[in-house]
Amino acid sequence: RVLGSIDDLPDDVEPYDFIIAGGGTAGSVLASRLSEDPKFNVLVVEAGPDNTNVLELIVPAFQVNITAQYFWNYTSEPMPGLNGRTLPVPRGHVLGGSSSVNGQVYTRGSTDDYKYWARATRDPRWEWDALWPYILRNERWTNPAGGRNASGEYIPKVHGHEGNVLTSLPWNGAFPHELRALENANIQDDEFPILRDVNGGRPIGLSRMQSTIGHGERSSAATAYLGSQVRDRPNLTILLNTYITRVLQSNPTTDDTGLDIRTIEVATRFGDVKRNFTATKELILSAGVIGTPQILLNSGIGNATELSKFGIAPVIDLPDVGQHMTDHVVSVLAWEHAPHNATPLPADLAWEMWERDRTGPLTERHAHLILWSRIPGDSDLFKQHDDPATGPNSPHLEMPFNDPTVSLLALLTPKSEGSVKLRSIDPFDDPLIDLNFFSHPFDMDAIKEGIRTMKRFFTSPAWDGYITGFAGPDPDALSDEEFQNVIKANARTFWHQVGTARMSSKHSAEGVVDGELNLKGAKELRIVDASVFPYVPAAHTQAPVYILAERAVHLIRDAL
Ligand SMILES: Cc1cc2nc3c(=O)[nH]c(=O)nc-3n(C[C@H](O)[C@H](O)[C@H](O)COP(=O)(O)OP(=O)(O)OC[C@H]3O[C@@H](n4cnc5c(N)ncnc54)[C@H](O)[C@@H]3O)c2cc1C
Repeated sequence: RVLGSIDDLPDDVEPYDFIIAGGGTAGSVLASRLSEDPKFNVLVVEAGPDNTNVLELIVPAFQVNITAQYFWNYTSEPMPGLNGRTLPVPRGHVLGGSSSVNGQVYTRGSTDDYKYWARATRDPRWEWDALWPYILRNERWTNPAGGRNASGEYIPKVHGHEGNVLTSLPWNGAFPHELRALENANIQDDEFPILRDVNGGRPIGLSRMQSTIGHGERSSAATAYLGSQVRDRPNLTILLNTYITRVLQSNPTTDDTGLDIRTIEVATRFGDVKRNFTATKELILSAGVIGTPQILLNSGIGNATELSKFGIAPVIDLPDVGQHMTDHVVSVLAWEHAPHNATPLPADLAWEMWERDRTGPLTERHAHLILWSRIPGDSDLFKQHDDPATGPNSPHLEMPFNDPTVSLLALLTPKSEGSVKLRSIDPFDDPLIDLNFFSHPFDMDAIKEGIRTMKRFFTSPAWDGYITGFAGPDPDALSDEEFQNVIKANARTFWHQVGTARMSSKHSAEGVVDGELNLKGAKELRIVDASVFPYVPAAHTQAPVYILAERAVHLIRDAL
């Protein structure tokens, strides 16, 4: 059942075996999977509203129209690396969390990204091969909207065909200017080969766009895991519009195995109706990369010295809470080009197509191709800096093929780290979010090399008669200072923050959770969301969250 308010929950609620704090991407997976077993009573608490019957959350292209009520509308701290600019930091504030509002790009990252998780935790069960069943379990590959034959554009065996989240290729093939990119990949096969499938573990080359879209609609964690049959389960309660302020000790500690933290304190948003719920088995924190550290810090779990300054009694001294946040910084480039041959369909016709049979341009959100690339190993960049890529299978750069007039270049392997800290002791106060872009010199130098890489891509004969020049910012035409100023003025986030409660090996003094996602110093409290990633993967981050959550379900079941 779905309850719109805490007032709808009777006082004599049955005890819950599992409580999931945050009904976002990971939280929806956990709620769905854990309530598959009717003997477990599951409560999921979500601050945002329901996702159903909201057109903007259903029509893929309407992502740009999603209104503020479905977002946490955070603003970052001013960043010296951006000449004092702040950036909006949106996160999903709705059932399904950020998967209900995101750009729907579906990429898993590289085998090396997961090898890095295994290294960080000293637990080989996080390696790509060991995760393979979980990688497939969340996905249900579908034909493109309208049923276009897309064979040859992907590798069927690397996809899940019986899972939950619907994925697909775009409803129509490449645009004329994108066909040139494919032709170019044949000419520059060494550096920019065609990548048959972005989700095969080595995402380097020119790939087709795969999206979490099925039958012309967005497939989010909420639609895929919390559909009507799951919502109707008598052993699942989904409590919406309810804000978690803190996690609390459930029992005084009687041994040295860790604090017994299974209780959440909740409130109506900005209201004073407060209640506590205690899980009999486990509490799982899935409030995301901002919400999770904020709840922990409000609860006295974090850097004890910092917390004491706010007058918050330290409960567990874990200095890494809220620290080591990594994200993909994006710079905006522009190429001069001849006009496109493709004329967009008029809006009313596009709507008619979508309404009639879920086809047409509204069934997709982005370009049809993405270029993933590595900065050459002999680049001067690596004479000055170690290579932060998680391994040779991880690209350093991503360039989605939107209109080349506004080309985005994302750095996938940043060295800069940001943080989430408390602003005040008021649990409703937005935390201080410091993305801290370009605080490490590698990132600016890597963007510079990345632009040179992209310039090489656009110099082949495949572009003759279309690309007529590079409009910059050009590191080879501007002074260092001029170049940096343009980048600092236009850089933005790719919305892929991770790492504020990162995983590490059980006995390491660093990190926030161990390889089984247990909060260090506590028992029966796990964290399952993007905050536990030790480093941002070379991917859009929702698929890694799904993989993490499916794996976590098994860790939780195995511990029973
Ligand atoms: C605008 C945008 C575009 C993106 N585009 C893409 C893309 O195209 N492809 C891709 O792969 N990734 C994309 N991402 C990133 C991806 O969606 C996220 O990394 C991923 O969904 C995070 O999952 P999560 O479970 O960690 O957190 P979330 O899905 O954000 O879930 C956290 C949940 O906890 C709830 N919550 C937080 N605090 C509290 C509290 N105190 N009390 C109660 N509930 C709380 C939130 O409301 C939310 O529902 C995008 C993200 C954004 C914001």
